[in-house]
Amino acid sequence: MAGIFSFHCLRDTVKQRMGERGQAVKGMIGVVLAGGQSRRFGSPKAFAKLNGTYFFEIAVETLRAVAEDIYIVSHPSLLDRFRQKTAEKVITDDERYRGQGPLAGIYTVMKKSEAEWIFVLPCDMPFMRPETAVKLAKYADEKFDAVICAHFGRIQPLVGMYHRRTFTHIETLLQTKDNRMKSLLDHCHIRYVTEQDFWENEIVFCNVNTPDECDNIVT
Ligand SMILES: Nc1nc2c(ncn2[C@@H]2O[C@H](COP(=O)(O)OP(=O)(O)OP(=O)(O)O)[C@@H](O)[C@H]2O)c(=O)[nH]1
Ligand SMILES: [Mg+2]
Repeated sequence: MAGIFSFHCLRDTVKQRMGERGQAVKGMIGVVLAGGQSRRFGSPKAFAKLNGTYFFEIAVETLRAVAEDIYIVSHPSLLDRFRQKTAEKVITDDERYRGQGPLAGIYTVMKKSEAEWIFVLPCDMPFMRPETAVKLAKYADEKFDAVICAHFGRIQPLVGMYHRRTFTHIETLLQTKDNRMKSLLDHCHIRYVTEQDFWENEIVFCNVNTPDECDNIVT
């Protein structure tokens, strides 16, 4: 991993509603998941920087290409820090499920918003880019409960779109303390979007977990 970082059919209607260069898709909101503990990283990953840009800002800019509205979902301990650094909407995980991982973040935003689709991104994929979101958003399709990136054989549950009809099941999982994204995916009818659908540079999906994974990243 260190090496990599050292180098420097709603579907049709969605297509019609969205320019090739990317603009907000009607009924789609964006969520930056930033409520993790960053234990392996040692400091909050959202505030690590790549080339002077905070990681969380990279996710926000990516989502701006497709989302009508954006929420950063974090932890109460980081709220002030976020508010000093961004004018974006920052909320915290629903109290009932706080600490239960990314699923809690998705739940929180679905509860707050009536948007049909929730486009999720983690705050720790610093090579993510708007073009990827635009290409993925074109696969939003009412036939599916979720549309998830699965390039190069790696399913990325935190890079994808969840339809709001998944809300009830997410709530059930959280109530039973089953916090695994896999449990949600197992229950859903999913469109996995792969390199056969659109080609993307593998580095875009690299996520940072430890400081030594990213030589050129400032913490
Ligand atoms: N809103 C929210 N986001 C979370 C939660 N747990 C993890 N995330 C986010 O989900 C993404 C992937 O999480 P991890 O790689 O496990 O990150 P982490 O939990 O901060 O890191 P570790 O403590 O080292 O596991 C990151 O963007 C996290 O910020 C949570 O409970 N709530
Ligand atoms: Mg974690």
